[in-house]
Amino acid sequence: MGNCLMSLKSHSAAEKSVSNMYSNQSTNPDTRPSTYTTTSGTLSNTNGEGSSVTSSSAGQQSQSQFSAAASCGTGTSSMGEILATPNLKVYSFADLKSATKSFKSDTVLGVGGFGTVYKGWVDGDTLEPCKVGTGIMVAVKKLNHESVQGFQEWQSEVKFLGTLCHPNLVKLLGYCGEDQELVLVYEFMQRGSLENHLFRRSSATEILSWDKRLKIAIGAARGLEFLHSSEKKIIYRDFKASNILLDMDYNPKISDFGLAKLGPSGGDSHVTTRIMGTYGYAAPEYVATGHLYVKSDVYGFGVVLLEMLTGLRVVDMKRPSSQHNLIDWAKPRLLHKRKLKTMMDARIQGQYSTKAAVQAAQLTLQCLEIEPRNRPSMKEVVEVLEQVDSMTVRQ
Ligand SMILES: Nc1ncnc2c1ncn2[C@@H]1O[C@H](COP(=O)(O)OP(=O)(O)OP(=O)(O)O)[C@@H](O)[C@H]1O
Repeated sequence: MGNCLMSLKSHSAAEKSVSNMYSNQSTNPDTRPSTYTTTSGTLSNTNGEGSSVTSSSAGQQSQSQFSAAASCGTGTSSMGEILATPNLKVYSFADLKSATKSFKSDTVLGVGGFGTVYKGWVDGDTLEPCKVGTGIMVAVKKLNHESVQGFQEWQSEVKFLGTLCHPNLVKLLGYCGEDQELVLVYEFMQRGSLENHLFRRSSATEILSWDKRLKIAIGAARGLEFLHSSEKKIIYRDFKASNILLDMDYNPKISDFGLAKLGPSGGDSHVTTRIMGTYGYAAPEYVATGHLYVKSDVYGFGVVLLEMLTGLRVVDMKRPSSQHNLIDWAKPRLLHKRKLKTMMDARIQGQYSTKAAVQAAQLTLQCLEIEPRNRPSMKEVVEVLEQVDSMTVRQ
C-alpha cells in the first residue's frame, strides 16, 4: 500500500450517487460526488474527476458473448491496442462472493488505499466464477464503501483499463457495480508488486537481481510509452513501485488506473487538475501547480528507477533526516562514479558494469529534471534502458 495523497471528509453524496446508479438503470453519467476536503498527509482531494462509466455503458458485452481470449491478450501484439469499447465480464456480487470464499480473510492478497484485494477463482474460458481452487486464479479488488475516491477509481479503471491492451498493462477482466458494491476483477499477478520485492521481503520474495530490475524497468517503461503514444495521450499519474505488478516470469504490468487522465489536446502542453497521487512520486510541477504533463509520468518513472538502483524507498522517515527524501539526497550524488557506487543496492553488487550503472544513473537524473520539457520521453527512456541492458554480459 502506498502513501496515496487523498482522503475525504464527507462521502454521503457519493454513496447516494452510487446507489442511484445501480438501483435504477437510468443513470446520469454526470452524477458525481460533491465536495470534500483534505486532511494532512494528503496532497488534495477530488471533485468531478471521475469519468463517465456506468454499469450499462461499461458492460457492452453480454455475459454469454464473453470469451476470455477475445478480451485482450492472446492475439495482442507487443505494440498494444486500444479497443473501441471495454470488453469486460459483468459480475453480480453473488458471483464474486462465490469466487472468493465470501471474501474470506485467508484469500486476501493485499490492502490498498481504496480497498482490499482478494484471490478468486474463475473458469479460464468463460470467466464464470468456479469452485475455489479450480479454474484460473484472479485478483478481486473490493472497493471500500465509504470511499468517494474508490467510486471514481472504479469508474476510471473500467474506462481506461477496460479498453487498453498491452503486455505491460495488467488485464482488467471484469467488474461488478451492484448496489454499493464496487468490485474489479484482474488477471492474477503471481509475484505481487515490485514494492513487495524491493522493500517488504518475505520468505516468498527473492532479492531482485540487476537483470530482473532492468527487465522490470524496461517493461514498465514500455507500458508508459504505450499510454503516452496513444492518439489521446493518457497520463497515468500514479506511477510507483506498488503499482507495478509482476507475473511468474517477472514480466511487469502497470496496474491501478484509478487516477489516469486524458492528456492535453489542441496544442496545450498540460492539463490542469486536482492534485492527487503519492508523496515522493508526484512530479514537482504537478504538486506545486496542479499542471499535469505527460512528462509528469516520466518523473514518477525516475523515482522508481532510483528506488530500483538503490533498494531504498523514496520517502523513509526512519532514515537520518538528511536522507528522509531519497531524491534530495541522491540527486547530487548520482553524477559521481564513486558516490554512485556507494549508493547502489549492495544486494546486487557485482552484477553490473560501472558503465551500465552510470548510464542508468544519468537516465534517472534526466527523468528527475525539475523542468518537464528537460525530461526524456518514455520512448527515449526505453531506448536508453535497452542500451544499458545490452551492456550486461550474461553467462
Ligand atoms: N492483479 C493482482 N494480482 C496479484 N496481487 C495483486 C493484484 N492487484 C493487487 N494485488 C496485491 O494487492 C495489493 C494492494 O493493491 P492495490 O492496487 O489495492 O493498492 P496499492 O497500489 O498497493 O496502494 P494504493 O491503492 O494506495 O495505491 C498490492 O500491493 C498487491 O500485493
